[in-house]
Amino acid sequence: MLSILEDYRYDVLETLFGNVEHCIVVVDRSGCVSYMNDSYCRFLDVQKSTITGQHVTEIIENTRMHIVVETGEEEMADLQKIRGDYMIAHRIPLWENGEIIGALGMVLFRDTDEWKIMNTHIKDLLLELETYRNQMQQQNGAKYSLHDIITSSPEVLQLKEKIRKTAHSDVSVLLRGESGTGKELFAHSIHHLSERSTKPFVKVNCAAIPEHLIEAELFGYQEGAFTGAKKGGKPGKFQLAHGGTLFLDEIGDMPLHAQVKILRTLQEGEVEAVGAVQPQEVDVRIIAATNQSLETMIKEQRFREDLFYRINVVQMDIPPLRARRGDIKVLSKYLLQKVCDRTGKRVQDFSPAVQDFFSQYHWPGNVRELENVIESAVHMTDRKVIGYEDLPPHLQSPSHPVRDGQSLKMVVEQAEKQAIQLALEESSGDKSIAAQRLCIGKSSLYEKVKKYNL
Ligand SMILES: Nc1ncnc2c1ncn2[C@@H]1O[C@H](COP(=O)(O)OP(=O)(O)OP(=O)(O)O)[C@@H](O)[C@H]1O
Repeated sequence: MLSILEDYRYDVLETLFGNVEHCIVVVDRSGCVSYMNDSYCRFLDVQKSTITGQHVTEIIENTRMHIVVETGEEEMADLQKIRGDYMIAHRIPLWENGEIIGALGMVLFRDTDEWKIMNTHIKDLLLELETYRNQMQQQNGAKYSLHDIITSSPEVLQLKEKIRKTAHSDVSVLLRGESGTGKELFAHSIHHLSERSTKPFVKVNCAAIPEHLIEAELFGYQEGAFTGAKKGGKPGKFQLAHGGTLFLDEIGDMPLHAQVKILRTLQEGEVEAVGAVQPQEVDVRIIAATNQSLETMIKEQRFREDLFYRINVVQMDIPPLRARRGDIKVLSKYLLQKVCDRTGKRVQDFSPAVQDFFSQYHWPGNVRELENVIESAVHMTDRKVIGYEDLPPHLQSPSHPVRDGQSLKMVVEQAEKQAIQLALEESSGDKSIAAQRLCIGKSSLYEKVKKYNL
């Protein structure tokens, strides 16, 4: 009986859902499409004859059908983004004898007009929500929180724990790490978790302000304090951050005269605007960041030791990306999704050659560089999988800097593996063509494929 049902399952589904206006999809236990009705095929613009057996993620953008099969939990009236718009879908797991055998998905709109009206309504609501969110962010200035720090590295996980423990207190934090490692992200997260989270988060990039303007920028000025001063004066970053957090980025670039004044402000809780007669009370928490060795700068008398001790109460050293290679994989997946959401392009993965290159490359610009490389590749590619040739040209040159401690043998093997991966990719896996391209014999190629586990 069961096998008869098995044999007729497609026909049964077609009889039930074939003429229904709603979009219906059924997937099996492994998330592959067993059935999709004509309405859905028309909506997605796919050929009904070609989709059966394909994984549902290949067919439906942002689907969660394969996840419902895993979790066994139904998802009712869930928002799903398709081609830049939102639709609402039910996803229901299908059970047989206590075991999940698949899932049924149903899109809830009857005709395009109704859907358009609903979609516009939802978009309006989301836009409104986004506006409120932005207003909140503008008011307090901090965009990121702890869950935005993506990592699998034990060192960074420890730092996240340290943030949880220290954020609520008012201690100063010094964030150290190379450019692009995420210092600003950390500063935002500390502010978010602190008691000051509803108050302003104000950032000052000390390297970007001309030396003669730094005092006016930090402490503000009174009307008529100097030629060109604005009518009514201007509050400084300290005044703007009152009650909240002041993030001093690139503090190593702060001129000495401003360092003296910052220290005095922190010790006395008062700030003196340029040209002012009376000091003003300020209450700020300091988070500073640097990629320079402040200890060396102290020895060279370019940084004040007393200020160093004042800002260095809790220190967090964020390791460079090359020292936490496990993060490259998680971060690249996360950043690919982030870039796709931002650009509306649908790219799903990286080819093995790209993954291999990412894991070997030394990433001097750290996570920022990784994000830029992915963004550029997403724009360049015409496929769903980013290939080596989609990477920016400077990364495709054979002269990638060799990492410290690599022997000549390791470098040669790495280059050999990459060349083979590339040839295999370009020949769509055809080993005879790949061997020809590489000017080696087929058996030699087989040996190397085995050696490098390709
Ligand atoms: N662990 C992470 N998870 C997610 N995104 C990250 C992570 N680390 C860094 N980023 C992203 O990388 C980019 C650079 O990070 P950020 O600006 O915080 O670095 P930085 O150390 O402050 O750099 P700089 O010293 O040049 O100012 C940002 O877009 C940030 O969101």
